Parts: sequence; C-alpha cells; structure tokens
Amino acid sequence: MTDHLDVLVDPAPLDLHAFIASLPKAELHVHHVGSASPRIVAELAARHPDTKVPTDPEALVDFFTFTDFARFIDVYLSVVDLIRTPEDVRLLTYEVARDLARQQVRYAELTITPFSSTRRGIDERAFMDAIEDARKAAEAEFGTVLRWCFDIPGEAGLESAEETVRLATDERLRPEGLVSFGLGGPEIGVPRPQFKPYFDRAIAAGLRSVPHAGETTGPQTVWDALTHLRAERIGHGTSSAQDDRLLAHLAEHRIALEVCPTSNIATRAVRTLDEHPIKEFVKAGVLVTVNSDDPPMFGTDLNNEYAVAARLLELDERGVAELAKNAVDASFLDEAGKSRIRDEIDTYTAAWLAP
Ligand SMILES: O=C(O)c1cccc(C(=O)CC[C@H]2O[C@@H](n3cnc4c(=O)[nH]cnc43)[C@H](O)[C@@H]2O)c1
Ligand SMILES: [Zn+2]
Repeated sequence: MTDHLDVLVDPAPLDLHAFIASLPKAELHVHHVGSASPRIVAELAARHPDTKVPTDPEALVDFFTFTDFARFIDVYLSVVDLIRTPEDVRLLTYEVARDLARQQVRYAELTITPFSSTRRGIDERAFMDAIEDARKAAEAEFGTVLRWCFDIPGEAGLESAEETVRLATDERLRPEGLVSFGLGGPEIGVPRPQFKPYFDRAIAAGLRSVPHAGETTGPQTVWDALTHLRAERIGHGTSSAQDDRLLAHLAEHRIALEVCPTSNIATRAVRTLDEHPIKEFVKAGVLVTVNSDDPPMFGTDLNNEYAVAARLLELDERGVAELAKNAVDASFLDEAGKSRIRDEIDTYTAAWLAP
C-alpha cells in the first residue's frame, strides 16, 4: 500500500511532515473496517482463503481504486465479508489501534457498523466483548484511547436502523466505549429524515449525533441532518460550501465538520484537492477537523491528511497545531481528557519551535 500512499503524498515541506508525524492528534472520523491495512487484510484472508479480496499489496492498490462512491461501497462490503468471527473483530480493532498509535493518535472515535457483523452471523454479545477487549488492551499497551460511534448503514434500510439502535441502547449490550450514533453509506436515495425516530432513541440514551451528510449530495442533506437528526458534528459536510446560510449556521452553533480530503477525491465526491472547499469552511468560521475516513482504502493516513490540509490552508506548524486542537475541542472526550491532549500539543509545538 506504500506505493499508493507515495502517489498521493502531499508535497508539504519535509520538516512540516516531520512535525505532523510526531504531533499528538485526535481522529474523529475513521471507519473500523475501512481501516483494515494490507497487513490486517492479509491476516484475515489467511484465516478465510475463499475471499475475493486480493492479499498481494500491488493487487490491493488496484482493488482499492474506485470509479465512484457506489463502487467504493461494493469494495468496502467485500472487506466486511472477511470479518466472520469475534476473534476477527478483535484482531481488526486491536491492529487498527496499533496503526493509530504509530501516528501519535491519542484519541480516536472509531465508526463501527455492528449491523454488518450481526447480520452475517456474529453473536452480538461476542461482538461487543471483542471490541471492548481490544479497546482496553489498546489503551493499556499503546496509550491510545478509543471510543465508538455505531452507525446505521442507511442503504440497508430501516431494519438496519432498528438493529443498530437496539444494539446501541440495550443496557445489557451497550459497550462502555460507545459515545455516539451515526449514519453512513450512500446518501443518494437515502433521505436523512426517515432516521429521526432512531436518532431520537439514541440521543435519549445519551449518545451524541454524528451522521454523514453532504458527502455525495447537496447542502439540503446537511440541513436535514441538523434538523431531523440533531447532528452535533457532520461527517464530511462537503457540499455545505454551496450554501452561505448553512456555513453561517455551522459556525454560529460550533457544529464541526469532519473533513476527509483524500477520501473525497478517491470516491469522486470532489474532483481535485485544489477544488476542495476546506478553505471556504475556515473562511466562514466553521470548526474544521481533519480526518482519514478509510485510510488504507484511500492510500492515505491521518498524517498525510494533515499535510494535505496544511497545504490547502497554507498553514505552518502553529496552524497545524491549531487544527489538531480543533479535533480535540470537537471530540466527545471529557474536559480533563481534552485538556490533557491540548497541553500535550502545546508542549510539543513549543519544543519544536524553540530556537
Ligand atoms: O452490511 C451490509 O449488509 C450492508 C448492506 C447494504 C448496505 C450497506 C452499506 O451501505 C454499508 C456502508 C458502509 O460504509 C461505511 N463507510 C465507510 N466510509 C464511508 C464514507 O465515507 N461515507 C459513507 N459511509 C462510509 C459505513 O460506515 C457503512 O458501514 C451494508
Ligand atoms: Zn466516513
């Protein structure tokens, strides 16, 4: 996968890359299955050799090249098919945490689609135990704190919404690390308002609302996510740039956008990086966070996304550190946890810039 990353690596100055690589960071928009690295895919494929997912890194690069969003979902589901046992779930979660820790990610909210696993026959109790076991091990061994966002795969219909909200709110099942409730998959033909009753139940149970919206459809989808799903952050929100009133609303209410630049290019949601609206978001005063979405599938990682953002926003080290603090501010971490990571970012930046 390194080859793929080499192609996409952003031409930010080398010392800025080095600064970013060791900068303590928070990741707010990254998918569980979408984080399966070639190494993890190869290990899962060795367990389940009947897969159509190639294990050779060269072939994986081709397999992970998408013509559009629909093709991306097809490929995504073929990786989902590789996760068949609670031990697969544990391996994936633990190894994803290791990859995050290597990038100095101190805190990550990982989007998990439990419906995709339970409908494929993984026992729901065993699934929850597997993610929780991996979360605790990762925190103890790598120091990376993981939290979960359970998302509805919208295209799978209201049956998937019912199952997801049940798994998220049943006191006997709900995992300790669960903090939020999301909605993913394609947006076209999947109107957000129909999910209102499920989000109402999740919010009533104390979960925060973070649907994807405005990734592949226009700004009305973002309005729908705000109005009907009471979104506190928006996954992507790319098309918000087409509506000044929406930008002003996001800025005024401090509703952060989870921006994933390379993902938007890979799924053809945006034509080129230079056309990405991230600069317009910042100009409008919107709280922008930078994230990786499905990093190995898009040949990127969080550090590369920061380098991309630094170039598009013309940021130096201090600017990049502010961006990293945006993610901490917009996270669902408690105040003490936020303050610990903010202090770490400040200390690191001051030491880096000291003469
Ligand atoms: O699991 C199934 O059986 C199933 C059946 C029908 C549809 C689906 C999905 O739509 C799964 C979508 C899957 O995609 C994840 N994801 C990852 N990255 C993104 C993104 O950038 N935008 C939207 N969705 C994304 C999402 O978490 C779902 O798990 C599944
Ligand atoms: Zn996403």
